[in-house]
Amino acid sequence: MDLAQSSVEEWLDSHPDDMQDYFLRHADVTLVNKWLVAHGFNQLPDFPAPIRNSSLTNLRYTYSFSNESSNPSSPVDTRCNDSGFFDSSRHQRSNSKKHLRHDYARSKKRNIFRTYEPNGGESTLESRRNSLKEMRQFRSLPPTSVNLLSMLIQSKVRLPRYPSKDIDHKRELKETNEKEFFLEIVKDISNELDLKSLSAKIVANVSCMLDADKVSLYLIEGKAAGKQVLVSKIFDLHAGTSIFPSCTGDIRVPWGQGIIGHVAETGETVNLKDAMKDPRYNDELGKITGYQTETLLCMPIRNADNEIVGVAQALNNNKEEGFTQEDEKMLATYLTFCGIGIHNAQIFDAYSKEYDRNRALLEVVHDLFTEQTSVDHVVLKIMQRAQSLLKCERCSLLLKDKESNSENAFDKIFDLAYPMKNGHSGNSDRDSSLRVTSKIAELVLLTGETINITDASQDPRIEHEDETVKGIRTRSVLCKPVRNRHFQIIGVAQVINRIDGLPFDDHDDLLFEAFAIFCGLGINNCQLYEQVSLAAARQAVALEVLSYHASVPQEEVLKLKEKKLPDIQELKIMEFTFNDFSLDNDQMMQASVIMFNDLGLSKKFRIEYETLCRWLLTVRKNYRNVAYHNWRHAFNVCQVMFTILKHCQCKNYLTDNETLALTVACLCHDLDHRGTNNAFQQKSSSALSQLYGTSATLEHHHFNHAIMILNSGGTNLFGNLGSEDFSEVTKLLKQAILATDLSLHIQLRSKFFAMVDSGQKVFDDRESKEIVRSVMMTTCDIAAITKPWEVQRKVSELVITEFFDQGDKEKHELNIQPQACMDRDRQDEIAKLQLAWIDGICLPLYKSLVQLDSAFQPMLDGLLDNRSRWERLDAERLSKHAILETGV
Ligand SMILES: Nc1nc2c(ncn2[C@@H]2O[C@@H]3COP(=O)(O)O[C@H]3[C@H]2O)c(=O)[nH]1
Ligand SMILES: [Zn+2]
Repeated sequence: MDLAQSSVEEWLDSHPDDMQDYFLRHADVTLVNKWLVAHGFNQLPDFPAPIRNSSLTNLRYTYSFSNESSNPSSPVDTRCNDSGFFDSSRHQRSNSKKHLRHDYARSKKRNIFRTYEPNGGESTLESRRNSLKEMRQFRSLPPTSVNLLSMLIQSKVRLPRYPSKDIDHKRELKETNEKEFFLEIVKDISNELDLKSLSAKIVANVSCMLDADKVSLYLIEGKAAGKQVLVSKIFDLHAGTSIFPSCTGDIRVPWGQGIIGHVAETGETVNLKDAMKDPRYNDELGKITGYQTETLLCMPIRNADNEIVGVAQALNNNKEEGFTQEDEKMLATYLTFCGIGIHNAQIFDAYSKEYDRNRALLEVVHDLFTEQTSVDHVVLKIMQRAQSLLKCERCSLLLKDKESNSENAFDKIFDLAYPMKNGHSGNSDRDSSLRVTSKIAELVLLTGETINITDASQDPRIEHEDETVKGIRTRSVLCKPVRNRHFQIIGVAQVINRIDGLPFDDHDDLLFEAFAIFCGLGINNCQLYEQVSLAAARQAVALEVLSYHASVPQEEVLKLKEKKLPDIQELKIMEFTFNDFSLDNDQMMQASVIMFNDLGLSKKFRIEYETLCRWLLTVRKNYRNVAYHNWRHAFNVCQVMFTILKHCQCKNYLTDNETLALTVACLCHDLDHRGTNNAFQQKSSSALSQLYGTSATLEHHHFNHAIMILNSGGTNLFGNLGSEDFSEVTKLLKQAILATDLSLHIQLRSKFFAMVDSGQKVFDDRESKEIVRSVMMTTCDIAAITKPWEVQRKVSELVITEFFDQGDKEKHELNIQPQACMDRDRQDEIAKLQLAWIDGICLPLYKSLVQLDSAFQPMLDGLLDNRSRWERLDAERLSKHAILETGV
C-alpha cells in the first residue's frame, strides 16, 4: 500500500501537468483553502473586512477565483467563515508571516513552474488524445440540440505546446556555446501562446541567462481602459515591490509603484548594485520573507510597435560588479523577442476571451429557443450564464409590477447568489443584499439608464446599515434596464461584486447589456407563448361549449330513426322540377335518408342508420337561420345532385367514393354560413379571413365545419371506411366543397367548356374527372335558377334579402358602397341583375351540360323559361320607367 502510494507520488512528481490538470478539475474550495492555509495565505483582502492593525496594512492584495477552472456553480463561499480560515484573528495574521517565510524558503529549493517537459512530445500527443476523447464523448450522446451545439461551438484551436529543454541542458549550453544557448531560449518562447506558460519560460530563461537568483516578469494590463496595472502571471515571490501573490498566481502592482512601476512608466532601464539603497525600492516583502536584495536589473519589454508591454526584473546575480553592460545588452536583445511573443500571446488571449463570450451568448440564444414555456426557467438560465461569464457574487432580475400604481415597484425577483442558491423568485424583503441595492434598481427602472457603481462604499445610494447586520458588503454594482420588444422597460437586471474584487468594467457592461437584451427577449417570448396557450385554452373551452349546443339530443335522433320512411315517389325528389319549398323540416330529413339509401351509400359504406340520422340532424342544426344559405338550400342542392345522379350519364363514371363525397358535400357545402360572402369577410377583416386567408374563405370554413361534425361523437359517417377510402373520400369532399366558390368555378369552367366542345364524352382521367365533379357541384348549387318560375321567384327573393342585408352592413358598419345587387336602394333593378346573372354564369353552364348530356335538358328549359320571365319583368320596369319619365 505504502509502496503504491510512493510510486503514485513519484509519478505525480514526474508529471506535474497531469497533477495540475487533475487538481484543477477535482479540487473544491475546501481543498484550495487548505492549500492556502498550508502555504500561509490566510488573509483575504476586502473579504469580509479590511485588515487593520497589522504590519501588512499597506500591502495591497488581490485574490481572485477567476481562473478558468472557477465555476460559479461550484459552492465556493468567498467569506469562508465556517472554516475559520478567513477569520481575521490576530493570531492567524501573525502566523501568516511564518508561513510565508517558510514557503519562501521552500520555493527557493524547487522550481514552482516547470519550464520544460520531461517527456518531450508526449504532451502534444496527450492533448490530441484528449480532444479526440471529447469528440467521442459528444458523439456518443444522443443527438439533442444541446449536444450538437456543444460540438459545434467546441474550440477546435489547440494551443501549441513545445517542450522546453532541461534547465541543466540550457546551463551547459550557455557555458559551451553561447550562440546556441541564445537560439535555444528564443526558440523556447517563439511558439508559446499561453501567457502563463510564456511568462514562466521567460522567467526561467532570463534567470539562466543572467545567473540571477530571482527573476520576475510583469505585463501591463488595462491600458485600453486607462487603468493601467502591472500583472504577473506566475507565482513568484520576491522582494522589492509592495505586492502579494494572489491564489491564481496573478500579482498586481499599482501603476507607478516601486522600481518596476518606474521602469514601466519611463521605459528606462534600472541597474543597481545595491537595490536596498534606492529610494524607489520598496522592501515590504523582503522584511517578511527575510530575502535580501542586492543587485537588481530591471528593463522594459516592448512590442514590435515599440510600446512597453511589460517589465522584466532580475535580482542577485551574486557578482560584486552587479549586472554588467554585457548583461544589459543580452537582456535587451532577448526581451525584444519576448515582446513579440508576449504581444502574440496577448492577442491570442483576447481572442480566447472573445470566443468564450460568443460561446456563452450562443448558449443563451439556444436557451432562449428551447426554454420558451416559462419565464422563470428562461430567466434563471440566462442569469446563470451571466453570472458564470461575469464572475460575480450575485445576479438578480427584478420584474416591474405592472399592476402597481407606483412606477418603481417590483413584483417578481429572481436572485442568484454565489455560492449558488438555486435561484429563487419571491419577496426580496428577506434578503438584505438585495435591499441595499434595490434603490439602485428602482432608479434604473425610473430612468432607463445603466448604473455602474465601482466603489459602493462611496455611494450614498447604497444603504450600508443593512450590510453590517447581515455581514454582506456590496462593493460594486452594475444595474441595467430590461426591455421588451417594444423597448418598454419591463424590469431591471443587476450584478453585484465581481469575484476578483475589481469593479465592473466596460467589457462587463457590454456583456451584461447583451444578457439584459436576451432576458427581455426571453421574457417576451414566454409571455407570447403564455398568451397563445391561454388563447388556445379559451378556444378549446369555447369549442366544447359550442359543440354541446351544436349536437343533437338523442330523443331527436331516435324520433327520426323510428319514423317510417315515405315512398320516394311521394317526395318527388327525383325530378329536376322539384319544389324547393314542398317539404317540411322532418320530410327533408327523411328525404335525405332516402337519397343515401337509394344511391346505395348506406349499404356500401356500412353507415349505421342511427349514425346517419344523427349526422343529418347535426348538419341541419349547424346551418344558421339566414335567409338563403340555410339548411333548406343545402338540402335542395343535394336533391339536384341526386336527380343528376339518377338521370345523367356522369353517374356511370363516378366511383362509390365519389358519389358519397358529392352527396355529403352538397349537404355540408354552406355549413355555418353567416349570410355574407367571401368579399365581405375580406373587407371586414373577419376572424374567418384571418384564419383561412382570402381565397375560398367561407368554403374552407364549411369544409372544416363538416370535418368537425364528422369527428364529433356518434356522427362519423365515414367510421366504417378503410383508411385509404377514408382519406380519399375526405380529399374528394374538400375538393367538392371548395369548388362551390363561384370565383373558382369561373376559373375552371373554360376548361370544362373546351372539353365538351371537343366532343369528349368519357371522363376517366384524374384531371377531367375533378373538373366534372366541380362543375356538378356548381350546377346543383345554383340550380334554383332552373326551377319552375314560382320556385325561382321565391328563391331569388331569399338570395336578394341576404344580399341586401350584407349591403346594409357594408353601408353602415364598413362605410363602403355595396355592389349594385346588394344595394337596397336599387331593388327595382333586380330583374336586370337576374338577367345578368343568368347570361353571365348560368346559361353558359347549362348549355354546355346539355351539349354533354341531353339528360340536362329539363334544367336548361327551366332556365330559359325563367330568363324570359325576368326579361319580361325587366321590360315592364323599363316601360314603367319610361312612362314615369315621359308622362305618357
Ligand atoms: N345574382 C344571383 N346570384 C345568385 C343567385 N342564386 C345563387 N346566386 C349566387 O351564387 C352563389 C353560389 O355560391 P354561394 O352559395 O356562395 O352564393 C351564391 C350566390 O351568390 C341568384 O338568383 N341571383
Ligand atoms: Zn350554396
